[in-house]
Amino acid sequence: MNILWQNVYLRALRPSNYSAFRTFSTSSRFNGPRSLRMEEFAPDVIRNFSIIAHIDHGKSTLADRLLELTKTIKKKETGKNEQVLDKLKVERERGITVKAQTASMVHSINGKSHLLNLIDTPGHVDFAWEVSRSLAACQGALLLVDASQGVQAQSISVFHIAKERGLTIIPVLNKIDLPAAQPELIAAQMQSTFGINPAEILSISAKTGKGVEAVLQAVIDRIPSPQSKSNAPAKAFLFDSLYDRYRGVISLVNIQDGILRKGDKIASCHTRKRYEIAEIGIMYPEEVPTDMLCPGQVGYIACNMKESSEAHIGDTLHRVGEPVPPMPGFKPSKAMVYAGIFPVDSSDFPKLEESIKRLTLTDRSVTFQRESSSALGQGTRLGFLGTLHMDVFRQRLEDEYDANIIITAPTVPYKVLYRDGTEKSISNPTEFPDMSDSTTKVREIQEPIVKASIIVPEEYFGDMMELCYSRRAEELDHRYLDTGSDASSSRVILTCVMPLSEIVTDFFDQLKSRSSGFASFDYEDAGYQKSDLAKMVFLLNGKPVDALALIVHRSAQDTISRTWVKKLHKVIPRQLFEVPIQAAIGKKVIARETLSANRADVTAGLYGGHYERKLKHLENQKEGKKRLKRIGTVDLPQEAFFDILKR
Ligand SMILES: Nc1nc2c(ncn2[C@@H]2O[C@H](COP(=O)(O)OP(=O)(O)OP(=O)(O)O)[C@@H](O)[C@H]2O)c(=O)[nH]1
Repeated sequence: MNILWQNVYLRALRPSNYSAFRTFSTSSRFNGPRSLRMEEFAPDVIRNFSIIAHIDHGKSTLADRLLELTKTIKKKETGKNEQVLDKLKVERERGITVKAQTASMVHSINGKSHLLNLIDTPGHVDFAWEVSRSLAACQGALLLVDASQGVQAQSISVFHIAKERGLTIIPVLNKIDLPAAQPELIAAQMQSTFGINPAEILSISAKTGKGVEAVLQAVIDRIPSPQSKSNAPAKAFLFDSLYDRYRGVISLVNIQDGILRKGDKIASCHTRKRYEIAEIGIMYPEEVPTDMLCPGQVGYIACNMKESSEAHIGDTLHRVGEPVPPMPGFKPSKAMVYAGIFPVDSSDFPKLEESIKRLTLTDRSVTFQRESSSALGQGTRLGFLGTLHMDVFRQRLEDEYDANIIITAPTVPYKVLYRDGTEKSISNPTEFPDMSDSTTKVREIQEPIVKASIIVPEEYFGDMMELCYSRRAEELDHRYLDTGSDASSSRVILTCVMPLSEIVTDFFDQLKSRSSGFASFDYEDAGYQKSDLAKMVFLLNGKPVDALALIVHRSAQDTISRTWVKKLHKVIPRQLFEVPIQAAIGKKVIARETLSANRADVTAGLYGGHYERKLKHLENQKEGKKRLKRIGTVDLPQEAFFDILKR
């Protein structure tokens, strides 16, 4: 077995990649290992770059074309759009990039070989953290804009992340093959939005390959090479990590200075732990071991790290005995949305917990802790970057680990400020204090807010304003992005401040449906603000169901309570007794529905005469119902939870 295939084989055994591998291996598009002498690539022939864009503007397609042009992978045989860097099954199914991938390629121009290190980035608003992490290892970025859709919300946010990092930006207009492409108009838009000189914009079709050669040329001509020194002590920047069941944690690094070789003893500036490099290599695009990594290069290191927490994103690694000052760290990811995950069958909890632990090893931005619910038993509470992230994680659990789970309604992290000056962050509605209690020690509750921007054709502007107002938006402002000939071609950028909790429900769906799919949306953290919130609990037959508790804004409590009790009424099967379904805030019930009893026909089979006998049976049944009602708890089947909690 050659080394590459041995690697691929090991990856195949890795549960987190198992299903991904199955789709992966059928393509057999890798050209196999080339023997690369890393020392031949001095910093001046290295380019570290990223592709940044709004979701679906074609990053992964362009990445594939670049890998094909440089013969890193074989050209695809059929017309099928099969992306190499989008490896996870969920990414293939949904057509989105979730996890940034790294790939190195070699390209010769005028007889000179260049080592190009590409870091593919996700485009969805939830994954901005992955984007800025990827950019930390780059000197330049290709800013890709769809020539038919134009500048969108994430085009702007990723542009700013790249600009702040001082990266050289190469503007690229993609999808010029589309009949709806408007290259001149979009180029003008890029000029007015980003201050980009239209003469610098490359026009390409990542799908057909048209113009892609010029992109490679521009990467080499315009992006500066890394300023790395070979004679300085070795210093590596850890920007991502993977997990391999056999080799442990694999760190992706960018060598800032010096050289690292297999067998070198290294230490982490962050944890101070020491390791020996067992394997070193580059992503080509699969892991290909090399003898060393030289200054400016990007690759991986396997050094027997057991726990993923040891590979601290933003850490600096150095050779033992040659300490270096650590590079400026990296802002840790912040969970924006929390949800409880429970097994459908409570005896599956140990298996579920193990699966979640494994999955979090490949997705470092998920936070995790145990939680238990009287309705759903033992489970976990997880923190995600956003609701799409949560959805993707759930799908990966189901696809890759066969997990059968119930996920609770998402909640954002609230802050409780106490009279004694202390504060607490809560991410679980069950921990929410009862504000109606007069002895409360709570001074105020604060909720997270975000600065949102929406880009939309002018004709939908009114609908968007309405949507924002209905979600408690404040500080609404707008400006024109460009002025087209009619309301469908001139676009407006609308900005506002709104509570994060308002966008974790069905905001995206509403945004898309009210704008016929034309609106794009982005948001950034804007801190916390005081808010009038309350915990809403749902009672079935007088008993609260903890897993259904919600934190709501007082202004929406009536609508929410009515919708939810109706929803519950619809999905809870009728019992042998009457069941009140109530929504309450504190001790006050604010909405109620009654589920009528399912009257079993106890007189069936009693034909003719004997009226008293019939009556006796009915009386007995009434007694039985009373007992049941008194002692019985409502049997809420798992499917009912599914129905209630799916949005
Ligand atoms: N017609 C046309 N379609 C393209 C072109 N480039 C990409 N596409 C299509 O656009 C869709 C999105 O492309 P991707 O490469 O997956 O986009 P992405 O930016 O990687 O998307 P995310 O990873 O989700 O951010 C796919 O259906 C591609 O086939 C192009 O040049 N022309």
